[in-house]
Amino acid sequence: MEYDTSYQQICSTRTVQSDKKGFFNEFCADVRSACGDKWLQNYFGKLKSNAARVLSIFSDREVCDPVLGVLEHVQPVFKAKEALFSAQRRAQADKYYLLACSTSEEEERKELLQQGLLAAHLAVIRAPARNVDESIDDGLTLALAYRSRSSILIALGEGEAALSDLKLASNFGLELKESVDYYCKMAKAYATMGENARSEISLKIAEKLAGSDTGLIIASRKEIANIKPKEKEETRELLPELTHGPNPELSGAAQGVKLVETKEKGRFVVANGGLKTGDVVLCENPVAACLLPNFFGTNCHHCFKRLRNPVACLHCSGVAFCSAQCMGEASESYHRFECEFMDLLIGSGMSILCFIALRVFTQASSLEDGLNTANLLFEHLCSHEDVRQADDYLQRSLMAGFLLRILQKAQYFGRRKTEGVNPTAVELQVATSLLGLLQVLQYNAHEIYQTLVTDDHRFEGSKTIHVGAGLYGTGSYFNHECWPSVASYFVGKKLVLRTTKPHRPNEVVAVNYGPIFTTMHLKERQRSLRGRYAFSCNCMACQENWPLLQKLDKHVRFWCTSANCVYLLKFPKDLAKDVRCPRCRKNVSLKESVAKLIKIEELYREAAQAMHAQKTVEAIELFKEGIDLFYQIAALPHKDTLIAQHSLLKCLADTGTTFKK
Ligand SMILES: C[S@@+](CC[C@H](N)C(=O)[O-])C[C@H]1O[C@@H](n2cnc3c(N)ncnc32)[C@H](O)[C@@H]1O
Repeated sequence: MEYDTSYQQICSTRTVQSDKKGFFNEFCADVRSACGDKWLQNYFGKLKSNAARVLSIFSDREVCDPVLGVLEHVQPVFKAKEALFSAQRRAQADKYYLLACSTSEEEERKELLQQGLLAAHLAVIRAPARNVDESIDDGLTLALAYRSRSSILIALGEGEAALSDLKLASNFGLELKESVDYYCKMAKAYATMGENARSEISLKIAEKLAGSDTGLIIASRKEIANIKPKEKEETRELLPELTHGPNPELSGAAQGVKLVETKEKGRFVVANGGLKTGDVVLCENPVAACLLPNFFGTNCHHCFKRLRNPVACLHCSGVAFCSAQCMGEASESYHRFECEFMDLLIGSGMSILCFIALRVFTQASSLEDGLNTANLLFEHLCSHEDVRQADDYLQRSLMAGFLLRILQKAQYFGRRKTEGVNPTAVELQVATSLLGLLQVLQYNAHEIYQTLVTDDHRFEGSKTIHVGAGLYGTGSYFNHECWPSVASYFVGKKLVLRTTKPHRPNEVVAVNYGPIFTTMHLKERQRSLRGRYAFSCNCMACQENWPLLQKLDKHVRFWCTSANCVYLLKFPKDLAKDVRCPRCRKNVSLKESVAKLIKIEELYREAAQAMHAQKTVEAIELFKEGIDLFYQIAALPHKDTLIAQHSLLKCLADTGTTFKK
């Protein structure tokens, strides 16, 4: 296989350092100029193992000075809490809330509440944990921020979120359980949820606590009488079941697929028995997944859900969570190590893949567990050591060294005997495994996306938004084709693969790595796949050089209808006459095939109408039927079927994670 090595090098570099800015680039350049070409090519480039490479950067005199010099300076850099700022935002939120309560204009009220809510979010995010800064609010800034936000949420009719904030206010130190105001708030929150019995019980408790001081109770009863419960937003997200149940050998995959291996294509997934269009072949949790830093302010750091009422990390203001549960899970696991280094990691300009490599360790239940997972991944997933250049190895080794230093400083290895950079034996093992992960991730990670839906229509104007990336154990075994045979979408962080065509036994079940034949010419696709994934694609679209979608006419190729013949015939000039098949030399009639094609086109039309009417499930069923029928009589490329398959992907993704702005 011929390689454009400089293009491959550019592609490879991007998988370590995604941002041109950031100090990691400079660090690499400094080390590179210190070590010189000769050492790099004749010594470092010839090292045979990752262990030897990481040992070299820490100990060989040609590089160790600049390496140790930079890593020595690694210090926590993160967005810290600020009680005063939080208290000021809370005061602002309270002001907006009071203004909203005093206006009779509905639009103005809503606008004021929204402004108040934004201020309250900031108050929550920036507030330190209880008693961290006792000079402000007696150390109760966080609890007070949650309490203020709960009032606004009640006024906006968001009872469930308000109850959660009230609970947090109490957890973080406010003595609410004896307070009349607390039970009145709860009563109102329940009322917005249509839970009248609970609302009444809360009022009764408030009455008991209030004794003869009934002012607040009377006002609350009045307010509650005017509350119209909000309709519960139905969740559209659907976790699909694996067709015919789980595969005992491939975790997360369905029975209907198996793993095979060839010399040219490595290991890849094929259909075991036959598969129908729409079958669920994979539904898998990531081994590790990370949110892109651009989404830290809008999505939950833990489950990636769009944030509505963020819950803050108790120590930093750099990330947010959708719930106390997500915050708790992250803080007990990876975030306790990453928290104080988040801005340093972002500032380094490193790619999302490097975040994932670090996460494999920070989320592990123990150091041994992290090492086991990382080593298993390196052993089992492809890393193309054959095409890697000395420069690439150096850059990745330096990144592994930097990530190791973060772990050292975050006390991942407990309290170290020295503050120095020089790694201990076990730390060297971790750096070695990190280097392995950085190689594996380059070829195996998946971008995680959500679908942005407009207020007007679920499909028209919808967009795919990449919010993060993840590494999937079984998902990594799917090979590429320039027109994939499955739709990939996400339910939260779960990767779901569903077929967009029927598969015969042993037919490849292929995903698409980016270059797609409908929008990219053959040469460009081949260059991109060689550069980014180190292989030459030989899929049908490449072999037959299928034209771009916009160049495709109504052309269709029918299968010869005589038994066991696999030859593709053009649309007949005269339907009344038989056609002679050059392969089996039989005269065959294509009348029935043409009649089926008319039926298929009708099914596609009905499916498109269902999409227009936003009836996703109905559209999916119609596309499935039409596409299955198409593959019985004809083969791609066929413009309407390509459009139908793309539309089916959009419908399936609509059952995954979607969000509105
Ligand atoms: C995500 S891995 C897929 C699993 C891989 N085949 C293995 O053995 O581990 C990506 C790598 O698979 C290989 N690959 C993927 N699609 C291919 C194809 N259509 N033909 C040849 N090799 C392919 C390339 O080496 C690519 O870098």
